[in-house]
Amino acid sequence: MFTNEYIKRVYAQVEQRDGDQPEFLQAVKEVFESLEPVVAKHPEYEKAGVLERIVEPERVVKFRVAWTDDEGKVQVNRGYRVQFNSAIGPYKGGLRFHPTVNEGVVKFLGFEQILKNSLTTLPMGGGKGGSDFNPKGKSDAEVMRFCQAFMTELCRHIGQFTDVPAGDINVGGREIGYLFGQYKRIRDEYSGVLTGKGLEFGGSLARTEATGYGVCYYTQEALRVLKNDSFEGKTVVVSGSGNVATYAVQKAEELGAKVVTVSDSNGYVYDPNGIDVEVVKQIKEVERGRIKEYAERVPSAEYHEGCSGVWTVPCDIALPCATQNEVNEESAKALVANGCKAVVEGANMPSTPEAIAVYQKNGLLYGPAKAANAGGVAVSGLEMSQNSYRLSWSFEEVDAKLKNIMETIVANSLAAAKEYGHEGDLMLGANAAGFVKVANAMVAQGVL
Ligand SMILES: NC(=O)C1=CN([C@@H]2O[C@H](COP(=O)(O)OP(=O)(O)OC[C@H]3O[C@@H](n4cnc5c(N)ncnc54)[C@H](O)[C@@H]3O)[C@@H](O)[C@H]2O)C=CC1
Ligand SMILES: O=C(O)CCC(=O)C(=O)O
Repeated sequence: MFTNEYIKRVYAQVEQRDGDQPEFLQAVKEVFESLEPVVAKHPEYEKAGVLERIVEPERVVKFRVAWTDDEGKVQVNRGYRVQFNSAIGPYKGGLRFHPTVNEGVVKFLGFEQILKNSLTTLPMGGGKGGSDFNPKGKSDAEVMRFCQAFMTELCRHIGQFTDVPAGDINVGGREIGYLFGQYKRIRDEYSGVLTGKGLEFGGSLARTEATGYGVCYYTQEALRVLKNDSFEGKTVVVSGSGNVATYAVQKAEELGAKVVTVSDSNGYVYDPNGIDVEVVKQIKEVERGRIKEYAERVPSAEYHEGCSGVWTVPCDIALPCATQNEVNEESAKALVANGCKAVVEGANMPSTPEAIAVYQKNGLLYGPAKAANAGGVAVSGLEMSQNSYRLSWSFEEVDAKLKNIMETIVANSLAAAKEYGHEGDLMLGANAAGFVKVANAMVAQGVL
């Protein structure tokens, strides 16, 4: 698996300590595989114990979240915040509310976030948090009481200069509003402690669109540089129908592609005429409904049970934008068999290692999550800047900065890939480029 002795030794230690956290092990293994040539070229990283330290969060906070439901019954959930690495800036990363959230999931997301945030070129460390709370079927008042209870504990661990959370799965504008309100009430402080805020209270224009748009800016640039190609005239499959998926559909269509699928955890919609993004927004953002309803409203569309069917639809480009490990080996083979030439990840770690091996073996353009979906946290970083300046930039200004950041990520990834002897490898390049900046900062700051 690994040839470098230092990497082998540290990975064995991670396996021994965190063997019960499969998603975290998966994320660490993928990064370590890319780091072989980097560590070989930089013996100072071993001397400073950088790998041992980077896989160990600086702090993990785990807490009880007790709240009362609409029937007056007491409910108890678990809350988490992993403050993973602050070498290049305050901890930064989203909060996820989903029944599958546990310490290992939050740690995988936090670990990815360290390198992703480094790639943005902005000064942000890595963190992530969340809860096993399931907002599905909960009333608005229940969601508010949950968010208030969650923030009542979290507020003592975060701050604009220490740790700045944002949204992730099931944490959007509504939840960030409730969380921000409770932070302000308890701490009596009006600061940029969260990003993804409403535009009336310190949010940035284009943060809602940023991750999905960023995925498309990244794809467009990688296609241009590596394949002399673009979105124009391409058939695209997208999974998910949440924040990332919706704005990836919108931008891909603006760039001349036809997007033919969206999905949720129950099934997927196939629309040969091209997904009507306004219908998706109405169902998911306004009505908080199921994607099945799309096919009830748009006559050209078909609904199919089972979300993995998305990967059997013929396409040129696939954008997985739902959740981790949603593309397995079988799905990857189906994509290849049906003519797919590029997979670019909107979700965090949506491809299993076996799926990635299929992309690589078949010469697909593969854009890894930590690079391709970095647009969300990049605009969060721009929201922090605007909050500090006490001003707001226009949509066009933020969008232009986002596009520039995504193009820079492609360029920096390709430069690192070349430097470490793997020309054209966007995955190795992203891991190497993201890591080196953090590792150098860790070496410079001493053993912490
Ligand atoms: N919101 C953001 O700014 C960023 C989000 N991400 C990642 O993007 C992914 C999606 O996040 P958001 O769009 O923010 O969440 P969201 O809560 O807005 O949407 C999630 C979507 O995925 C669907 N979904 C969940 N499990 C699924 C499954 N097993 N199969 C198919 N669909 C499923 C849900 O139905 C929903 O449509 C996650 O992996 C998240 O970590 C990454 C970078 C930034
Ligand atoms: O905007 C942020 O701070 C975090 C976004 C996020 O959670 C992610 O990049 O996965």
